[in-house]
Amino acid sequence: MQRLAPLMEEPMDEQEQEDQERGKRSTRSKSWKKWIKTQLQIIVFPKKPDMKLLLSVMGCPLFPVPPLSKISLHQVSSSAQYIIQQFAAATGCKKLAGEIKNTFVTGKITMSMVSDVNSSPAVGSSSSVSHKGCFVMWQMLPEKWLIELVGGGHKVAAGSDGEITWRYTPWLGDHAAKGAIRPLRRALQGLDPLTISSVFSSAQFVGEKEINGKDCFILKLSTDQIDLSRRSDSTAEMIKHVAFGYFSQKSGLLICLEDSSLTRIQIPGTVPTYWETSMSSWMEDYRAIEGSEVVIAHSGRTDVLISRFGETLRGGISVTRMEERWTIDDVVFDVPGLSVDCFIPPKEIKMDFHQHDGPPPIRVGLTESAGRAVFATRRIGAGDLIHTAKPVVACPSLASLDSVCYLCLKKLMGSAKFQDRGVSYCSQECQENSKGFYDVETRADWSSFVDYCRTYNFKYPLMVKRLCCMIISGALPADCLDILQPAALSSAMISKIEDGYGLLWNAFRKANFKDDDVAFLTKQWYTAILARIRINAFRIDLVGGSCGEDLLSLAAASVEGEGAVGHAVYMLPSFYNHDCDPNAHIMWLQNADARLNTLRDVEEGEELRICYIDASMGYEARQTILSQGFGFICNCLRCQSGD
Ligand SMILES: C[S@@+](CC[C@H](N)C(=O)[O-])C[C@H]1O[C@@H](n2cnc3c(N)ncnc32)[C@H](O)[C@@H]1O
Repeated sequence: MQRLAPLMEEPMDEQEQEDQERGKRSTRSKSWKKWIKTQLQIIVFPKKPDMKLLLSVMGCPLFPVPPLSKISLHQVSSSAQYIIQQFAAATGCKKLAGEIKNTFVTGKITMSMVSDVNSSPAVGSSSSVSHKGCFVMWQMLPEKWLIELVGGGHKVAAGSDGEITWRYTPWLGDHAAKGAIRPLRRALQGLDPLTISSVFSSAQFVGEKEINGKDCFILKLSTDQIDLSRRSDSTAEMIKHVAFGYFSQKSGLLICLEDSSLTRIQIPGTVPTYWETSMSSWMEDYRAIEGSEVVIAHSGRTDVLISRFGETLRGGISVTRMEERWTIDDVVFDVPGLSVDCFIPPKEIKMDFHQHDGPPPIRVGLTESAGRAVFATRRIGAGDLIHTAKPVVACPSLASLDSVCYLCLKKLMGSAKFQDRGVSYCSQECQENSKGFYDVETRADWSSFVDYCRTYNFKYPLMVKRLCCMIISGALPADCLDILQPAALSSAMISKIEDGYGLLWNAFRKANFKDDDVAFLTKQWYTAILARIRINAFRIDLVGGSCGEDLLSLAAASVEGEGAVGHAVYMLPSFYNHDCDPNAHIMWLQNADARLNTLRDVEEGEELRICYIDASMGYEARQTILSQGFGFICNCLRCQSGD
């Protein structure tokens, strides 16, 4: 898949080659490559687990509402338009309207998690380690834009061609944003006065407030109900997303920008949790861009507060705080050669967008006799892709350790290997994304634990070991699999499981991990995780898309399947029930990323089911495996008919 030329880290040889192959895009990449080289030589890129969270939340967020397609900076028929007129005059952006075609911006950032969540954001806060980074941004007005941002050794990107807004993170890949085409929040942070004017001229004037000693007018914007529902799906409902702009009464400038969203997450059969994300930015150092009269904020600070609450959170409200400081280095108008081609989204996103035009056509609901299930929300044609899924955790089998990527389980074809402390990866990206948990893993001696897995031919304890390392590294929360259905375990199984727990616990203890880091690892937690993995893990056979096979793991089978490169647990695919005559199918082409396809036409409202076992087996054999291995009596039509 063709992605944006990513923001690079040294060495660059391979990327440079790619850029050359990309022809047009190479000029663009080279200009900022040079900039990064000269400006950021001081930045080292240690990979920190919290950096993923920082970049996911603060890297490229979108503003809650789209800009007006056409604005007149001369029209004054509301208080908001009056305030925006003052702002346009103060920034000198009226002169830009209709005059400039594009803008190029470079800047630097410093991001950090804030340890004291109660300190006042306006005053500043005590933060943990800071991560430095930089970004480049292109805009072609009004709604084409592109940003590439690197920090802590990770790069993220986002863009919009006016039709699709998309985002790229190394951990989620490329994906399209839901809802209306919205501007990048960064542009609103005092950086792009035209977009600020366009967005806020439809706002509501809601009063006045003093911000940092300056009297300000407050303008409010809210995402409308239609867009909120377009940004929701069957499990995550966006309840509100509002923004406030604080414009100085004296200078006319935008001093502070706040936005806050509330999302309700509920998997059928569980109680809901709520996530509230509030971002506040303070703009500083307003001055004219070099060689122009247009005034922009050249630096500022953004504070983010994420609160999670609901009945499932035993410990009450969980709060995470992070902050970013940014500076703008360069703003250039009308960069020659910047064409609309530069804003074309990655090919796969474009294809998916035109094929499906929105979120996957499924919802998770309750059935009468098989718990939760996945239902089609519209008619889906035979053979169509329903959705793809990335694993929550994937782990190679012991037999495949030398032949597949240690992270994504892609087969290693000899040459393309990236090696790190005894394991191999298919790409530098996989190596980088594994660093967090692998740093944890390599601190301990796993020989006894691995011997135990080998002796009993167990594969799931290896997944739990990886999960533990991911949790300790901060990549996953300890309750990440809690919503999945657990298997009922016999007492004989529990005693075997406890042997494994003892060995795992000892490995961490001997490696002197801090008590706090491994506090989650109780015998109860370990047993509960294995009970969930047992029902929900998929055995991964990379068959290059041979759709005829039944690829769902024999999740409960104790014997390693021949040809399996490893096992993985997913979120959405775990809600698919089994059918001995399924209408859907899960498969893996090259790595642990799963693809769910229909096997025949599926009508709106129909339950989508996959086959957990080899459907060619006879009735008795199927019943035995399903009841002994998976613990249920199959209620599918084929079984009911005795076939
Ligand atoms: C991977 S989970 C599927 C999602 C599950 N229904 C839930 O609520 O999380 C597998 C479990 O779903 C139920 N199930 C799946 N297919 C079934 C079927 N054909 N008949 C009865 N129960 C089924 C069983 O309880 C099984 O252990």
